[in-house]
Amino acid sequence: MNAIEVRGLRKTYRGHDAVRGIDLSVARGEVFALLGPNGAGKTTTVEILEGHRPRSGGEAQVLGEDPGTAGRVWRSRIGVVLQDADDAADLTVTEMVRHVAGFYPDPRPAAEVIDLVGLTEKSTSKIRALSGGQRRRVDVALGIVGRPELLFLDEPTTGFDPAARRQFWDLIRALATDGTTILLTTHYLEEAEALADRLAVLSEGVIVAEGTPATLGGRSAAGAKVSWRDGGVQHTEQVADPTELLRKLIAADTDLTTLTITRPTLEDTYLALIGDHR
Ligand SMILES: Nc1ncnc2c1ncn2[C@@H]1O[C@H](COP(=O)(O)OP(=O)(O)OP(=O)(O)O)[C@@H](O)[C@H]1O
Repeated sequence: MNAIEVRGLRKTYRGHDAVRGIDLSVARGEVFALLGPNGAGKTTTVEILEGHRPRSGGEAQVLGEDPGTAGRVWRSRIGVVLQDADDAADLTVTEMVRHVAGFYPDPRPAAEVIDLVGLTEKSTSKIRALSGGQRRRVDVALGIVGRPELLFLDEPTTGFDPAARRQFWDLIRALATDGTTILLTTHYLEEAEALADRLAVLSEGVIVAEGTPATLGGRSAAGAKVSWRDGGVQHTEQVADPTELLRKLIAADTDLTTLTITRPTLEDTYLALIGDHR
């Protein structure tokens, strides 16, 4: 059974169709990323699946239950990092993590979780004294303290410095290796590429593309752009496979000192997909 199974999911806010009939399957142990511009419906979708918002239509199964009606035992099996977490600012990091750990049957030790998110040095600091990125790390700690089978991460690394982001990626990979299923939303395409087994692009409440980071939107079939400068003239050719062209250039004794071969990045593909659907 899949960790998440969604058919025809819809959400309407006072006449505005925010999610317009999406289908989504996330296998157990998979890291799945939802991409899409501001207002595309990512948070709405994730919060419905977390059981935090009612849906207007469609079917949803999360860990085998309907998130709209599932109870406490189900809730203890999922971990949530909300986009706008409202931290209890007067507690210290350790107090907060211990407090939330108390809601779960088999929590990770607070010190271990704090270490995993790189906040050991701040463990006795009050949350209100932390920087934005450090608070976000507390949010991540609270999401994983209950050893969730399924972890929802809504823009988890907003405000992280580059080193903290890399450390977070290592943490997510370690959780995934341990079998945790992860549904992630992010605006960082390199984050999706680094972490996701599969991803989907949402635009105006519908999924406009789905695939692996390598194949999304026909990326792997998009071919390569081969450029070189020879005798003061710049050449650029778009080819499906550069092998033949390179053979020809070498046979013709072409100066290939400046040769570059580029393929569309995930960001190029994403922007093309979004552009096509706006
Ligand atoms: N509580 C609400 N009441 C009314 N409209 C809402 C509410 N929450 C979201 N919306 C609207 O629904 C649409 C989708 O919003 P949502 O927050 O799901 O987008 P998102 O893809 O998560 O965007 P972002 O990348 O900015 O976080 C937007 O047009 C938003 O204005």
